[in-house]
Amino acid sequence: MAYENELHLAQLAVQRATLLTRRVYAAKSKGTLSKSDASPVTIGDFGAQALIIAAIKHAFPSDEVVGEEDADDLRTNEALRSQIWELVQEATLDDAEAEAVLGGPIKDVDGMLTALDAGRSAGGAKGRIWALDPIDGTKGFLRGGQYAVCLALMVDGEVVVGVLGCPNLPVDDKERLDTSIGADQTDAEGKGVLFSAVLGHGATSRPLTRGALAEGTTIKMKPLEDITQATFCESVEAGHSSHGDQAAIAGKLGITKESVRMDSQAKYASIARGAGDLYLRLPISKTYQEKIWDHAAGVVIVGEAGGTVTDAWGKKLDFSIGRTLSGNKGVVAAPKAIHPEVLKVVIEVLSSK
Ligand SMILES: Nc1ncnc2c1ncn2[C@@H]1O[C@H](COP(=O)(O)O)[C@@H](O)[C@H]1OP(=O)(O)O
Ligand SMILES: [Mg+2]
Ligand SMILES: [Mg+2]
Ligand SMILES: [Mg+2]
Repeated sequence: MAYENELHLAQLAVQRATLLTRRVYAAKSKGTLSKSDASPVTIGDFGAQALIIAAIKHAFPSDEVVGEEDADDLRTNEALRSQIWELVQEATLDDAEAEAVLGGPIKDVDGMLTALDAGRSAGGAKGRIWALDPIDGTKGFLRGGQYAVCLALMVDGEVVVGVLGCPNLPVDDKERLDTSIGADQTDAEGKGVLFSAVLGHGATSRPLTRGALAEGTTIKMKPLEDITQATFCESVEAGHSSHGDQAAIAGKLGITKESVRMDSQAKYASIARGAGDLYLRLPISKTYQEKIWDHAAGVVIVGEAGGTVTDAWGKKLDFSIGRTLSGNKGVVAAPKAIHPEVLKVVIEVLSSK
């Protein structure tokens, strides 16, 4: 299969990073800071980014990475830096072979800062570039909802590999859209799913483990004959997508079930495995540009599970422009057969505004 080594590296790197995020998740203090755009970032975000980029740079030294975070705050804040360094050192896979694929532990604090800062690529249409969101849905992470560790490889601007680690999704109860929030999520028992896809080669899911990869199974979107029976997913945060427009679209489609609100790319993962049918993300702001790391992995996973993902006007998401999807507005993800019907209504609702 194409990109077999890249896929394996990405799966193990994401799995190792979830050891760290889970540890932070269970801790009382998550070391939360506020970024310049007022969005939250935690010690988990920094630690996971450092671990994943170190692994990429070990295996593919000349690849670039577009990562959400950087080391600026750590360079000026010693307490924060040593707190994260401790976590990073503790996050090792139980399996020596798997750990060796990732290049083993990061050597020292400098190595951690260098890895974090290697996520500053400007992106673009040429060459091999990884898109990394070390914790997607930080607000979900903080409130005890869903979050995802997201990694994708783009080659010449096209997403060819996507991996999503979803520590709070149920392993077995595949049909259930898990939106529970709070205490029961901190019990990792029975939770934690690793999703992956390679362009042209299908999508799989497997339980997250602490060592070598578990065996994977193919995932497919749910066949949906009657659109009125659809379940649609949307963000928890009303500031991230328009709940009003999404409700109007669902109404026009004759959908009667209430929306399922979930943080992070766990929405893409959930519809890809047949828990839910549609993911609607209609823009709130005229100026917000979606980030490539918030979509790259999810889009290839849904595509390989039998879905179509476009923006709200039906354009393919263009990952080749830079760090943001500046050529697109919103996201509509649906099974291939019904995507045109959904898109028609999305455009009607947007055009009537
Ligand atoms: N105004 C906005 N519109 C759409 N997405 C946003 C907006 N502001 C932040 N985001 C991003 O939405 C993602 C989470 O989506 P969801 O709500 O579906 O879980 C986050 O990565 C978050 O970025 P950030 O990392 O800056 O918080
Ligand atoms: Mg994100
Ligand atoms: Mg993030
Ligand atoms: Mg963020």
